[in-house]
Formats: sequence, C-alpha cells, structure tokens
Amino acid sequence: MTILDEIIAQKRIEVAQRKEATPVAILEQMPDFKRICLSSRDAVQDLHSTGIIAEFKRKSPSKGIINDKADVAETTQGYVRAGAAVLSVLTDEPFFGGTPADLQAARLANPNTPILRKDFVVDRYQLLEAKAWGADLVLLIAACLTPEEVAELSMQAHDLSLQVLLEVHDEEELDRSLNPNIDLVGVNNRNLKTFKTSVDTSLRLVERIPDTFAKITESGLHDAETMLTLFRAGFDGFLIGEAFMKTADPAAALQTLVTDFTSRMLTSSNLYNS
Ligand SMILES: O=P(O)(O)OC[C@@H](O)[C@@H](O)c1c[nH]c2ccccc12
Repeated sequence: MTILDEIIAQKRIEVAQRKEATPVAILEQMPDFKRICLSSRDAVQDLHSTGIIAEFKRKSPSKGIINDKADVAETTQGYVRAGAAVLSVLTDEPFFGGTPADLQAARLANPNTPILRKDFVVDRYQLLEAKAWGADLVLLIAACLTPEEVAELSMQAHDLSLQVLLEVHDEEELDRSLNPNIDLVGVNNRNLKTFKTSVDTSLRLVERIPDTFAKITESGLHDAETMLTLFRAGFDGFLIGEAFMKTADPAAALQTLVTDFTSRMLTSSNLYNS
C-alpha cells in the first residue's frame, strides 16, 4: 500500500464521519463566506503578479515536522505582504497537520487573496466544506481519482464557484484527466511513491498542457534560478511550501525569493532586449 492509498483510505473514513456530524443540508445553508469577504477574486488573474502560491504546511509524510510553531494568520498575512499571489492551506490533519480552522483563519486574515483548500478531495461533500470555510480553489489529484470522478468533481466545484487546480505527475494522468471545467493544471514535481522531487517532470510535461489552462509547477522549489527556467518553459505559477515553512520566518523567506526572482527576470529581459 503506497502512502497515497493510505491517505485516501483514511480520508474516506474521515469524510463519512464529518458527514454524520454536519449533514450536507447544513453546509449547503451556510452563508457564502467568499462573497461576504470579497466580490471578485480570480486566482488565474492574480497569478500574473509574482505567480507564487504560498503554502501553509506544518508537516508532511516525507519530511515529518516542518514547522510546528508558525501561526496561520500571521504567516499567511506575511506571505501576502511579501507578494504571494494565492495562498494554499492544508486541511488534512493526520498526514499534514492541517485543520479546517487553519483555512478559516487564513480566510479571515486575508479577505482579498484567493485561497486554495489543499486536501485529498474524494467526495462532493469536501467541496461544500471548502466553500463554507471560505476557499476559492480546490485541488483535484489525478493520481487518486478516475477521469469520471475528476469530471464530476470539477463540474460540481464550478457550480459552487470554486476554481479547480488539477494535479498531475505524468503524461498519462494529464491526458486522461483534462476537461473544460479545470482552470489550472499543476505538475507535481514530487513522485508520491518515492517522495523524490525533480523539476524535470515539469519541464517534460509543460508542452503537453494546452494554453487554455494556467500552468503551475508544484513542490521541491526553492531557488530563483530554477523558477526562471520554469517560467521560460511556460509556467505561470509556482506552488511552494517547505522552502518557506522550514525557516523561522516564512514570509521573509518568500520576500527574499521574490526579490531574487524579480531581479533575475529584469536582468534576463535586459539581456534579451540588448
Ligand atoms: O513543500 P513543497 O515541496 O514546496 O511543495 C508544496 C506543494 O506542492 C505540496 O505540499 C503538495 C503538492 N501536492 C500535494 C497534494 C497534497 C498535499 C501536499 C501537496
């Protein structure tokens, strides 16, 4: 059994328990938190600033504890001040140490920034939760969903005005899972079986992603030079967690990376122009 199988098995139990505790009808009656906080947030639009999707992640199955001290409101506000275009908040507790309360706290602290609910979605119920907790986007992971499930869940997400980030790790997952209700396609550089990360995965797959989707490169990113290479290859956005969270001041780490990335962009565009 791979770690992904283990996470999904646990997730199905968890969702069934939460459905018992809070029936669908109650979630469906929740006020539209997103609309209360702000009107039009469009994650795809917002990516055009720094393109950084900054993640709040306390621990992971591959790294163990990354940061158990950071406060979610303070860290996410710091991320936004430092230039994050979008926030990603883990809500999986057993494997990643995240909670629904983390997402709600991030929402309240950052009314104007798009937020991704980072979890393993296997059921429409989790989309209703994401909406009720104030998320703007949800992640769908091709590795643990059939193409039919991806199609169904992405349509349901759109019905709830949630944008969809589809995560893929290889050509086969990409080709079988794309559908018009997907907004962003993320290439996970981390192999979920071996936990090794390689940006070659992103560089290999980028050409295959149609231009109608925003293209995101995910995981294992920590330096501006690599980001520049990925940007030139066609990526619009970068999903980064550990490189920030493992430091004592995650927002400062993001700021440093943004400064470095921007100056490299300027230097390289001057070189191109001269
Ligand atoms: O911390 P990193 O290596 O910068 O990676 C962030 C993000 O891509 C990673 O947390 C992630 C990508 N896909 C996921 C699916 C579930 C949980 C976590 C993830």
